Amino acid sequence: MARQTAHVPWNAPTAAEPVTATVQLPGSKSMTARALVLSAIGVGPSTLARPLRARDTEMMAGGLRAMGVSVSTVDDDRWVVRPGTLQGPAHVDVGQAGTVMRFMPAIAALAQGTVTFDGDPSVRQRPLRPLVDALRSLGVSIDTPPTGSLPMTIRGTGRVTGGEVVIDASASSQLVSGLLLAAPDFDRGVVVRHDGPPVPSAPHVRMTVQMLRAAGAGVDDSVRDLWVVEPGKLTGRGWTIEPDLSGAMPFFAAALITGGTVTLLGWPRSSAQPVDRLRALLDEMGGEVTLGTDGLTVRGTGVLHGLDADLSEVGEMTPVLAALGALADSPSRLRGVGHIRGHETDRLAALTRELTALGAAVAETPDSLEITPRPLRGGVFHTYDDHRMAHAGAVVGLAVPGIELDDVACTSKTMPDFPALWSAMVTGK
Ligand SMILES: O=C(O)C1=C[C@@H](OP(=O)(O)O)[C@@H](O)[C@H](O)C1
Ligand SMILES: C=C(OP(=O)(O)O)C(=O)O
Repeated sequence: MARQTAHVPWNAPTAAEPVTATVQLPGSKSMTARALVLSAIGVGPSTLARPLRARDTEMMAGGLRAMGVSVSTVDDDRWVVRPGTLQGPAHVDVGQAGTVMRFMPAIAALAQGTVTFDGDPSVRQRPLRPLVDALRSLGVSIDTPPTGSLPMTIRGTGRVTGGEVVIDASASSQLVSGLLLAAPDFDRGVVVRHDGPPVPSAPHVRMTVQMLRAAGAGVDDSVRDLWVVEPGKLTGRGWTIEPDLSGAMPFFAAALITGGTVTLLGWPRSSAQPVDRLRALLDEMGGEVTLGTDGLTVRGTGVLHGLDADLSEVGEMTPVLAALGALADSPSRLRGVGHIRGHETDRLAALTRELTALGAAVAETPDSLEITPRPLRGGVFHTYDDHRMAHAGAVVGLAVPGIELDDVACTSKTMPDFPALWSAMVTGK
């Protein structure tokens, strides 16, 4: 189903002085999604403290409800999941969420009855076939178009035998996570072997393994590209959702660009998200990242250098890093991110087009961007219905007057309050 909300043009605010702010940002999309799925197949109720309420996670909750799980989201700070017998007929609208499209099919296979899947037009273009083929090889009955993408119908029998499966997950780490998350409920668990070019977004697969273990699953990930999940009942539990590190990226970028300081409140001492990677990247660009009792702080030092880095592990950070690159004092090479051509939009093509239109020199290769900064001018920054393109446009707008996003409403995918939070940070009001 297409997005219901109207497109909202937005003038990106320009920072008149260094941005000094303390921000409270929404919970991690990735942790919220996993906590919902694991809670749905646990024994007994679970709670999610400080979950992300946004389009992607509402879609996940809606899909689970359709299959018979009770998900109460009335309290913003505490969602309650009560597992029920998974059953069809049910329909899962995945919206634009890769997580919903790839985490829910194996859950639907565990349901008794037919579960249909569809989403926004753009999600039909995103890679799904390796997961469909993997589930088929495990005996699940699935109808899709010849492309192996949405719309899809899964005829669940109430159980999945499980066992060994080979998958090429080079297009998206979510293809692996989607098999692992449901596997404790497969009769024989699962042994997943990846065969193909490297799996991107390794920290997200580690998060899957970590959260499965926290819920009581036996998981062996000691061999590269091989994951073993033992069958067994998961226990309901309380999940505490961390603030979203990728969602925090544009806010941290504001500190670097303006020579200011931005502190993200509520950051935990030990995190399931790739904060060390973030520290190394921002450090190379001239920033300073510190973890204190009040949270995670990024300080701009007044210089902004270009970045030459392999971002395959943190591909979703590319749009904001590209925006920083266009404003830096030296060229950037953002490498290893061919897979983000299959994100909400072809992000390499979209970034090239938009930053070039503003005056930067950007060259695209199949899996990288080469950005040579030049003086930028204002203009319309197209967002392609992609929240992270909107973040990139907002970041450029801090330094370049007259940037207008053609649509800021797409940020509702992961942060419905983005425009207000952003303006409050920039203006201090
Ligand atoms: O598992 C997850 O929660 C995610 C994995 C990554 O997907 P890809 O591996 O497709 O990049 C990431 O980009 C996405 O935003 C969230
Ligand atoms: C790639 C992303 O999302 P999805 O979960 O839809 O894959 C993203 O949020 O950058």
